Amino acid sequence: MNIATITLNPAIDQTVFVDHFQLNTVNRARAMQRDAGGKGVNVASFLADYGLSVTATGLLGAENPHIFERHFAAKGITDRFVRVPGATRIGVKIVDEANQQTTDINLPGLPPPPAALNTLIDVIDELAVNHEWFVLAGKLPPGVPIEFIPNLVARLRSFNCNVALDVSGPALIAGLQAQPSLVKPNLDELRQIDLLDGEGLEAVGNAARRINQMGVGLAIVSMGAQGAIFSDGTQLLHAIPPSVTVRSTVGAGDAMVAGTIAGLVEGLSLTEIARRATAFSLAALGSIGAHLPPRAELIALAAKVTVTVVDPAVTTVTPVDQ
Ligand SMILES: Nc1ncnc2c1ncn2[C@@H]1O[C@H](COP(=O)(O)OP(=O)(O)OP(=O)(O)O)[C@@H](O)[C@H]1O
Ligand SMILES: O=P(O)(O)OC[C@@]1(O)O[C@H](CO)[C@@H](O)[C@@H]1O
Repeated sequence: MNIATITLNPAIDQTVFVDHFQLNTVNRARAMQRDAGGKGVNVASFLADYGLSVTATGLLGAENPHIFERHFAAKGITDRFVRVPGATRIGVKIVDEANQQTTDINLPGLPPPPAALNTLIDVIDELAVNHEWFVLAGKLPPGVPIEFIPNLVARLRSFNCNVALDVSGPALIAGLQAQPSLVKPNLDELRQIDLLDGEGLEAVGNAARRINQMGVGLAIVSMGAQGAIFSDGTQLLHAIPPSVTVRSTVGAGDAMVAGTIAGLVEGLSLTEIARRATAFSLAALGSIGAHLPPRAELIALAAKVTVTVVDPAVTTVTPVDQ
């Protein structure tokens, strides 16, 4: 099973460690670290650490690709990124471990030349021949129209590829119309697109079901420390994480997408997928940069996840194809 991730707007994550970080004052940082990042790059990293065969593509600035190239080589990820003029953006991540708070400052990124997008489509078409899963994740770069997302999802679906879509705002609204196999919005992202009516698990469950009814096989709504809802149109489950010490929340959602795909590829039940995906997220919370611990540790984390049925009533059945 080959998996490809598409990151149109990767980022070099510059994590600055500032205990007791405060606005409007001088903060003294303890240390700084840079990691190759961006949502699809992170998903690729988690999947590769898990032992799966992964190709990463997207658009990468030709001026500073080395941190990515080293990262891909170290993890055994096949690099099919299209190089574009300029430097890949930095994402500033202020990690306050004393208060267990993470503050993200994401820059807009590079506007790609139109020819680069055409080259990227060619690369993706080529990968579609022998990659069963595609993950399309993260913000669009400036100048790339929203329609790029639904068009790409529809193209990959027409090649019978499974598509996991993790985007937000208008790109998510448009992308849902193309019926990806899997989406993973968080609560804010659901609110932004008016899919969340009210508070509480029932409202989240209803939103997830509505996404299934749009033709999306698996809807996951992540809710930070409250865990995540997994809905496949038949079952509606709540995966509740244990209480853990958080180093950084960066990439927790990406890890959930990776863990879900790992579970789907292995043919696990939805309950076990929910456990596995949450275990990946818990591992991500304990690490700076997208890295997984050995499998035994992941299995131990998965055993600490509680999965409950939110509502057993069946409304729509939309099979998750693999
Ligand atoms: N403080 C926490 N304690 C326990 N588990 C957490 C915590 N924060 C996140 N998680 C786990 O990680 C999963 C994904 O987190 P979250 O909902 O924050 O994703 P996200 O908003 O997509 O994150 P990001 O965009 O930063 O990757 C949650 O569903 C939960 O299982
Ligand atoms: O600006 P986007 O594409 O929405 O998010 C980018 C980003 O915050 O997402 C990853 C964490 O999920 C980071 O590695 C990266 O900096």
